[in-house]
Amino acid sequence: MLSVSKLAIDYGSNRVVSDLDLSLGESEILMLVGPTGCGKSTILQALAGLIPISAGEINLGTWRATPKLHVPPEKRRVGMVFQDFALFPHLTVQQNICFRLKDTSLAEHWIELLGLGAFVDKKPATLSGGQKQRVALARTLAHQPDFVLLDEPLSNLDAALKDTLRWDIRNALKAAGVPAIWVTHDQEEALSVGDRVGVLKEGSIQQIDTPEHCFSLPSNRFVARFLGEASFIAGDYQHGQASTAIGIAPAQGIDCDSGAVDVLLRPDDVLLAQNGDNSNGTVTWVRFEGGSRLCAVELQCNTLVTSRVSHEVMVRPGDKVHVSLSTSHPLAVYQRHQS
Ligand SMILES: Nc1ncnc2c1ncn2[C@@H]1O[C@H](COP(=O)(O)OP(=O)(O)OP(=O)(O)O)[C@@H](O)[C@H]1O
Repeated sequence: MLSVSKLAIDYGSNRVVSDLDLSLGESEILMLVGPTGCGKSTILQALAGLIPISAGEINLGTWRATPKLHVPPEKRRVGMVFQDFALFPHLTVQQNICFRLKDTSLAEHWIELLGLGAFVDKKPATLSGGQKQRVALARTLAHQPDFVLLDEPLSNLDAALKDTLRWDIRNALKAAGVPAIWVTHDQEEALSVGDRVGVLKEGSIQQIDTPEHCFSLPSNRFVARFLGEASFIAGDYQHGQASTAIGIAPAQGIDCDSGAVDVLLRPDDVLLAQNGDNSNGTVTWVRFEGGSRLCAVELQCNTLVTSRVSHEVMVRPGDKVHVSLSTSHPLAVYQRHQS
């Protein structure tokens, strides 16, 4: 099991990661997300032993690293996958995967599992981005690492490729049975492929939890906004229910037990009806998403909420509509911000 406790990392006098605690189960995938510059890559580099740590410890059972006890990268049994693939251009796919490998039988296993059989004699320059990343992953896994770190492995690929490759990477990591930390900018990727998600802000973890909990019951408003479209409406929270201007719903207090709250609304929690006679809001903008439309509605109480409707529903800015709460799961509520 990989465990990290009270980890701090400095660049000179600048502390960029502080008080980081996390632990990973045997084949668990933790997605690490956060705004640019929050310290995601720095954490991966410290776990790999590429930069020193200033406080705390990293423990993998077979080794333990502290600020005074540096364990060099080659002793950590770590596999790294980078966004730029880091393949040797002069070697073939087979040679890249088998580079410094004692037992090449494992290479065959990953070549087959990652669908690379037809490319073994090709050089990286002749492969697509997705194929290159499969080679990089096969090379990493063929070396039987004890844990794997992935630094935005899909960020150089186009959207259609990302979707299939993210599942192939997840399946390969699960087949290898190794814990992995996967850094991404993409909240959809984090929520869909991770067993757990860790949200970072300015070098400190805001929440580590299942994707469902991080999305539905964020530990604070930053996490709520970072993981998806979020709006907040004033409400009164009593006995597990929140009453708002657009209806009553089950609720769960995040930082409060009862009283005046702001209720977190995801677009799917809000039902929009095109009902001019009984309207309680006006559409201010509409974003076409393909299979759906995301609509922002300004309520009579001056609050802006968003609702997702089918692409078949033709809604336009300026339309008078009726919005209401439509959820059976508890909505997260936070102590009211006085403005
Ligand atoms: N070698 C370095 N020397 C000094 N400061 C650095 C160095 N590398 C990174 N930093 C700073 O440390 C902070 C964290 O950087 P890091 O690259 O870990 O962020 P990140 O979350 O991975 O960002 P991004 O999502 O943009 O890749 C930033 O403020 C960055 O400017």
